[in-house]
Amino acid sequence: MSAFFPSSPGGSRNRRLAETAPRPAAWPNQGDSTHAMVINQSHERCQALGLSRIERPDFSPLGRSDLTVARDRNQRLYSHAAPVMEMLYEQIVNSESMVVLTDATGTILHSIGDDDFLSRANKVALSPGANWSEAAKGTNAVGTALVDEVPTLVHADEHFMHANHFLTCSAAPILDPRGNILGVLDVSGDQRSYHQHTMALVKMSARMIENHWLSDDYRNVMRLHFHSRVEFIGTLMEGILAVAPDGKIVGANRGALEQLGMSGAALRMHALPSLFGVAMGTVVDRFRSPLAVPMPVQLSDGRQFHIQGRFNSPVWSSPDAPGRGTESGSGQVEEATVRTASGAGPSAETEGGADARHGAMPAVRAGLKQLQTGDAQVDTVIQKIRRVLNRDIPILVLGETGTGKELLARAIHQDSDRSRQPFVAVNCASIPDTLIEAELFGYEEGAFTGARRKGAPGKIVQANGGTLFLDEIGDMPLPLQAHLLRVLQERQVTPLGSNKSVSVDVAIICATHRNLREMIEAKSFREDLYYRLNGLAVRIPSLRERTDLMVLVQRILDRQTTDRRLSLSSEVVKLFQHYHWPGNVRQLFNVLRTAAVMAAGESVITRDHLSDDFIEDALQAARSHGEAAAAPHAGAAPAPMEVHLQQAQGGQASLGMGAPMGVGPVGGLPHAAQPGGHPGAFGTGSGSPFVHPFAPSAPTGYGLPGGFGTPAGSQGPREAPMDTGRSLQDMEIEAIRRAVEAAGGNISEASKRLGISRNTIYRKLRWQQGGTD
Ligand SMILES: Nc1ncnc2c1ncn2[C@@H]1O[C@H](COP(=O)(O)OP(=O)(O)OP(=O)(O)O)[C@@H](O)[C@H]1O
Repeated sequence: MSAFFPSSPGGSRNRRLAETAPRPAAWPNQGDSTHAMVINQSHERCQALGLSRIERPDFSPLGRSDLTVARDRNQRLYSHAAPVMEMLYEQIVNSESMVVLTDATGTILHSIGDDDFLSRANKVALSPGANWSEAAKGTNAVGTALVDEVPTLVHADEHFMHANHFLTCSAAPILDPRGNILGVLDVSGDQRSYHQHTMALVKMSARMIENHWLSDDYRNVMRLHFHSRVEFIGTLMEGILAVAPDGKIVGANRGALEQLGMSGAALRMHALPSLFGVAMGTVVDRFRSPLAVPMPVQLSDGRQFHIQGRFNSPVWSSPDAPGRGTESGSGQVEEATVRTASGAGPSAETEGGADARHGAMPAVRAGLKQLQTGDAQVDTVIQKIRRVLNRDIPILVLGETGTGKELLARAIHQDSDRSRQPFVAVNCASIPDTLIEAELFGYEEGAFTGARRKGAPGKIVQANGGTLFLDEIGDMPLPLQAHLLRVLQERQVTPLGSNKSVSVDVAIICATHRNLREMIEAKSFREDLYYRLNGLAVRIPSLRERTDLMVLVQRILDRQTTDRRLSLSSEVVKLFQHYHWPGNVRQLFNVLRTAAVMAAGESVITRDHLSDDFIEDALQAARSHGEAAAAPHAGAAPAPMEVHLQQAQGGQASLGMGAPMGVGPVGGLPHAAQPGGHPGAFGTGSGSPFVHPFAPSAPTGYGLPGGFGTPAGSQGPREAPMDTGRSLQDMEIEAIRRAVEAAGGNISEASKRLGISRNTIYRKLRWQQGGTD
């Protein structure tokens, strides 16, 4: 008996192996009794199935149309696997081998390999359409990995059938976040060119596919990336948990199960507090800022981990959106992985250009349509954007903080031809000046101290083929503006410390809350860059200008609970309508999210579910606008009033019962213009000018050359003086100051109340004090 199978109970069954030549020293898994056991058990199964070792390979692969059906059925798997397969192949090219992807039954869906090896493999039916389950081909890496559900190496004469002895195969099953097998990734090659690192490469690649799958499945919930060592977050070793809005763990990758030492089922019994001892709200608040550093947490058994939350800008679920886990197409994933020079590298964001090539199902997206909630100004913005979509015209999005500039940028990307390529967002305000350059343009290994040793490609290169969103462009330091302009003109990036340029093709969307024209006059923003970035400028109205407050409210509420439909009491409706919402939709979202949690089990949100400081502010706002409707005392039970909303696209809010509360029908007065609303004249028609005390520089807003939304270059009136005599920035800063004071100087508390990040507060206050941003 071969020493290779010490514990084999079936001595005669391994006779043939014993008869083979002695193993070379570099023989894989030499002396590994577990491996020997795996192979033995597989051979036993083959014997039990009555397979013959000298059986000719099954040359009856699926017919062309059956293969097409199998591929269609596994389109999503392929779309995630394709870029990873290409990257894996790049690692093994010219090594007489091939990369194989099978479905969960072992049927080969796709393969990439060296031509001459492919033709040898073809002779043993190692080609698309053939089934490599154990039952069909005896012991082999794919079939045995499917049975044992673990990565499996089958080398040379460990294959049951003689015909396959020339092969060395390393296969890893690909699992979905619930632990179901989706398929197998395999590298097969000539056994003489066996390399000990191949298995590790295959396992890592399978993990990459699993992680993409998980991020896609759970793109609308928060993902927690974690590891016991902080530096392992972001690597393939990290654990990833998908966490539902109520804190429940709904999915996990393999790294998570391994690190936590739990099964998927056990993990799904947990919520964030029971697992890591932290509340969902704490984690969400912390990781809203893209610069938030990982947070230390502890399991109940004392083991310590570091967690990092990632979530996409909330995407409104469309009535026609597919359910989670369906063949849903592209997801919005915040982080984009570096693509290889050939453009075929893995991208957490894309399902690969390959997807499009192979006729994937059209993706259902959360695009521009989802942002049309009945406000005429927003509709106009979206109509304008649609006209320039895919025309290579840079879009400049203006608007106060929290109005949804990034959400709009993502929607533009989703609706564009680039939607399957990365969307990469860079917030120029939240990255220290010294790092923006490296972050944007990338750097070579050793370009400067403190840089990651290996260098990094930079966000512009990461966005290649897709969309680069430069948020807070007004905060970009002047020297970098010149650098960016050069890149945009030449469409080439040269990483810091390198003398090689990389060609890039990116669609640019920029956003700012600043008045760029004023900045140009003050020589703090380059005019040439301004015109380069401003192909079309659009301004998203502040929440207090919008007529669709109640539609937004209901949409946000609908996302907070699944077991009941939440609505607002009439008293809360009034408070909301009179409030000035300095933090815009972000603040509304935060207020409602907290209220939904406070209203646990109830279906009407009353004043009792709102925080005291918000009520105070809102009442003050109502009083200062002479609103007699100052709410009754909190103790008095308010009459609940359902806010019924037309579900139709763009439907306006209508109140189901009770007196009008300032939410008018289409074309009616916007909420803020109702009695008791903010004073000011509003135009509700497309593009009508409006005057509003909070508008930055209405009607030409934000220094646009010709009124808001007017493309650059057209002549328009210069900015009209504001009727309050104060700039938007002054008012914004005053609101922030008040909030900081009210919070006793606690910036975190103030940021929560305002619904803006701590960074934004620091930045704005610094700016006010004459800092340099
Ligand atoms: N129309 C909308 N519908 C739903 N949610 C929205 C909408 N607009 C904004 N939000 C939500 O408000 C929050 C802020 O949005 P976003 O980050 O896009 O704003 P922003 O203008 O880019 O903010 P900042 O200027 O601070 O970067 C996000 O949680 C976003 O989902």
